Amino acid sequence: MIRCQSLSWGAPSQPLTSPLNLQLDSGSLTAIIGANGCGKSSLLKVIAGLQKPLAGKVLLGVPRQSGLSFLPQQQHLDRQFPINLQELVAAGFWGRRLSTQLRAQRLHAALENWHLHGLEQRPLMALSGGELQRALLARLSLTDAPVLLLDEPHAALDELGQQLLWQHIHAWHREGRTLVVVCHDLAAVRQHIPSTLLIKHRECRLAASAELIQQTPYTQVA
Ligand SMILES: Nc1ncnc2c1ncn2[C@@H]1O[C@H](COP(=O)(O)OP(=O)(O)OP(=O)(O)O)[C@@H](O)[C@H]1O
Repeated sequence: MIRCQSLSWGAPSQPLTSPLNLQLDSGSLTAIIGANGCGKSSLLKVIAGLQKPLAGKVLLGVPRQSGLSFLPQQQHLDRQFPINLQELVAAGFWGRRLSTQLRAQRLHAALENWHLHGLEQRPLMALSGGELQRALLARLSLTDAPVLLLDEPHAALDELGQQLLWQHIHAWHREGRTLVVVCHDLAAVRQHIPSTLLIKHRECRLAASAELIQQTPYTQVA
């Protein structure tokens, strides 16, 4: 489903790691972990087609436009943009032909699933960090894309929000979607995500999460 062949990424002439060869099967759930600045988000952007690789290729088993959804870190979002929460979430329907009734039903369900009722008309700039994060996740949930790339989806979420997040990640996985999740919460990765790509000392290693993240303090691994 996602294959990286001799992939290099980073700033021009400054690849962040050795060339990466990686195959993530359809329906797999994989974390990417590593220290700040090692290249996790950039790798997701290269897979998403938002950033050009320096060398090598990414092959996807789905069309990039319709088959892949990317959850960016929320600091990349323009909070001054004059839309409200409901309009942000409904952007998950972009490019899809659905009846007005089905849209309304699915939007209602997404708002409910992410505990966003009552906030529909709130402008983006008036949302808390956790509310905005749940809205971005609700938008993602409306896309129905078979490949989901999530960049630090747990950021800004409180305990309840994190429970919701992991419930949804497991549900998407059970539906057969392919997920790649950048995450700094190594305990959660070990608990919830079966395999992990560790980027460390400019090398990448894919292994079972329980093998890579064995001991406390978990942060030693990265
Ligand atoms: N547009 C850019 N131009 C130049 N350098 C960049 C650009 N974007 C990212 N970088 C650099 O590339 C490196 C990797 O960045 P990236 O955002 O992928 O790291 P990360 O592993 O996701 O880090 P974090 O855990 O802090 O989110 C960093 O040193 C960063 O400063």
